[in-house]
Amino acid sequence: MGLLVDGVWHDQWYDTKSNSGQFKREAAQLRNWISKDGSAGPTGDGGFKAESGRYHLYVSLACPWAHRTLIFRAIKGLQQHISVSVVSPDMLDNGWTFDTTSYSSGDPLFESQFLHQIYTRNKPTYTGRVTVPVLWDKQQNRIVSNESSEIIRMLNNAFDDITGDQQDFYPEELRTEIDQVNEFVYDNINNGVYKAGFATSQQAYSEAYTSLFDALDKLEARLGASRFLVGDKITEADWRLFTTLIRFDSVYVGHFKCNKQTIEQYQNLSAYLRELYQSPGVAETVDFFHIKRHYYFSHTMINPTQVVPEGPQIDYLSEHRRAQQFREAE
Ligand SMILES: N[C@@H](CCC(=O)N[C@@H](CS)C(=O)NCC(=O)O)C(=O)O
Repeated sequence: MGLLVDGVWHDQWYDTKSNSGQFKREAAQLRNWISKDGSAGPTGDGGFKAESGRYHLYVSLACPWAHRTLIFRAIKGLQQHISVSVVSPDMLDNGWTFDTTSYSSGDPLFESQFLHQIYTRNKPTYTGRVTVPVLWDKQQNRIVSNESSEIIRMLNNAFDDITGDQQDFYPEELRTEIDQVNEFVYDNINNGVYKAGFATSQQAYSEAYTSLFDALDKLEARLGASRFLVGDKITEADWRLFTTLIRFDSVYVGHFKCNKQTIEQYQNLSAYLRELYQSPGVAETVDFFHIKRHYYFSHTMINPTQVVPEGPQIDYLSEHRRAQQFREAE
């Protein structure tokens, strides 16, 4: 684990000391947008036109943020149009690596050893953390974006004329509500589990734990009244929650001490999680080996033995009856 300073790799853990033991996530820096015609998006430069075969995603199968982009690539039918490389789940002194002897698919574009070399290829003097996902433009040889929330918005519609897929997970009329749910889920749940797990003071941990489980209780109630987070159709908000929920019982309960209760113990959340998992194309994006291996093996300050747990054994393919439940309620 480390970061680049003026293009030079430094191996260092997150600084929580200056924040009373709290983990603060750094904002992503590379924020350009792919668009249908190459016009500029809300931030960054223009010139990134949606084209088949032009873009490449660097992901970790363990990472919940990168996982969002893989889900959108799958559900929007983009597999043949956007290529992917998977980093090793073992993120140690050199950060994310392309070590093919350690479960990485390698870097077919440049044969790089480390992900930080992709960042310095984009900008030789880059300063900042080296995170996944990274969306790379093979034509201009530069990074489009390293912000997952924006990458999924691009994948949601920029390639629609190429794929013919018109599903919209961020429909105009629901945007305000989706944005509100996203903010709540991000602060308390997506990032909340990290705030609990990376806290280095009892107080910082306890605060994160309390907000996390308060938020899960609220969503449990919400999902008793509504099939999905925003109405009766899946939206972006559901996929953003999904990537945390699917990791919860395997990693966050134990490794991050989010152990008030498991997702399996919530009636609605557990059934909802299954419905999302069983959506076409989604189960193939979930890799519990990479997920468990990454967290338990890489965070040596939390788990110095690097022993990876065998369990839990959960059948995410079992029946959930969400469709019937909400049809009956009509
Ligand atoms: N804002 C980013 C966050 C991505 C992120 O933090 N990824 C983690 C993996 S789960 C990472 O690469 N961490 C490496 C580091 O912080 O050094 C996004 O959502 O795309």
